[in-house]
Amino acid sequence: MPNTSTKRKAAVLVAGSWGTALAYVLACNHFEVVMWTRTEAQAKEISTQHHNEKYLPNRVLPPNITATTNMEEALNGAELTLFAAPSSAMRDVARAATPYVEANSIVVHATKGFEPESLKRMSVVLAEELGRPEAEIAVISGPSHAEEVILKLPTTVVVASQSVDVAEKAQEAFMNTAFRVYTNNDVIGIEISGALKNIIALAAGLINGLQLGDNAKAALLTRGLAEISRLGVAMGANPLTFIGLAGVGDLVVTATSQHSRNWRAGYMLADGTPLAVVLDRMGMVVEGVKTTRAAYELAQQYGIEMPITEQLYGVLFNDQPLDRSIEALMGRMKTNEMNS
Ligand SMILES: NC(=O)C1=CN([C@@H]2O[C@H](COP(=O)(O)OP(=O)(O)OC[C@H]3O[C@@H](n4cnc5c(N)ncnc54)[C@H](O)[C@@H]3O)[C@@H](O)[C@H]2O)C=CC1
Ligand SMILES: O=C(CO)COP(=O)(O)O
Repeated sequence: MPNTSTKRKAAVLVAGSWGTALAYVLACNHFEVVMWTRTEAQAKEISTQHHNEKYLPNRVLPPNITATTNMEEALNGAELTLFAAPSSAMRDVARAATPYVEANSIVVHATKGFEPESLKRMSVVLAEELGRPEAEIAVISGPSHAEEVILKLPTTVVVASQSVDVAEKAQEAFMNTAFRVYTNNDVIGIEISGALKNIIALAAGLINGLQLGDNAKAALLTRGLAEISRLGVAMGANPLTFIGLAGVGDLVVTATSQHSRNWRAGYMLADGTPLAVVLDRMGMVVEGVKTTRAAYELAQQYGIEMPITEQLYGVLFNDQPLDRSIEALMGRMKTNEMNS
């Protein structure tokens, strides 16, 4: 059915905390936003009660955000389609959306992770499923906790696409005085920074939980950025991206904020709580866990040293004691800071 409304429409798939916060930004910019969600209960809660209590508690959503479980209804007539699913669900959500995404709709994703088995970046997954050139897909990333975006606290992010036109259209759609959007063309670098900083945020939570001090935390962030950049550059990223908003900016906000689910998961792990229990308690996506496995495998594929990722992998998946990991990191062979 053609959309006869003169209002600009955006579709947001799915209605987790980040999808909802970005839907709010678009709604503030006068879009008619229709979110797609799996459950009727959540669609009804958003459309009629204007809340999404599980994902953004105590926040009222404006009436120009509604939700549906019907993909066609969500996507019909949308000039912008935003994918904000967890990385493990992206392919399924994209596949369900594909028949209904408008040919001229700007496609943006906001997901920070890799596809678990294939280790593909999200824009690759979307291009494959939607049958669009990768160059026409955009990613939005940067230091941006949903809990602050929904309060209109000043936030700056980056939209990257190989197509300047797509990046600028997405920038125009999201930008407002509380939400500043820069463009960039380094999709690989932006996607890799956004995914890998979650590993370091998890480790930062562990360091805080273990009370290892500020020196250790600063070292973790700095050496973490070094290993993120090493893998990113090997995968084709521009090294300068890692000192930008999606690199150091997001690393700092995720590793130092109690809003971060990754930081909180690390903090809980520090007292010996098993990973499965931590994830169950969180009840929201903690991308850093699957990303640690993905980065560990990518580091092997590309022949890159990632000592922090390697130690976290041991802790998360091989029951390696935390003190052994600290010893292993502090006892590494002498090296030059610029080498590895
Ligand atoms: N929350 C935040 O502040 C930010 C999150 N992100 C990224 O956004 C992505 C989504 O995260 P959040 O919204 O925070 O997660 P969330 O845990 O708040 O919500 C996840 C949503 O995905 C839905 N979902 C899960 N599996 C699904 C499936 N198979 N099919 C359909 N829907 C499914 C859930 O029902 C829920 O609505 C992640 O990659 C995260 O790293 C990026 C920037 C900020
Ligand atoms: O990416 C984020 C902030 O930029 C959110 O991080 P968490 O998923 O750890 O909450």
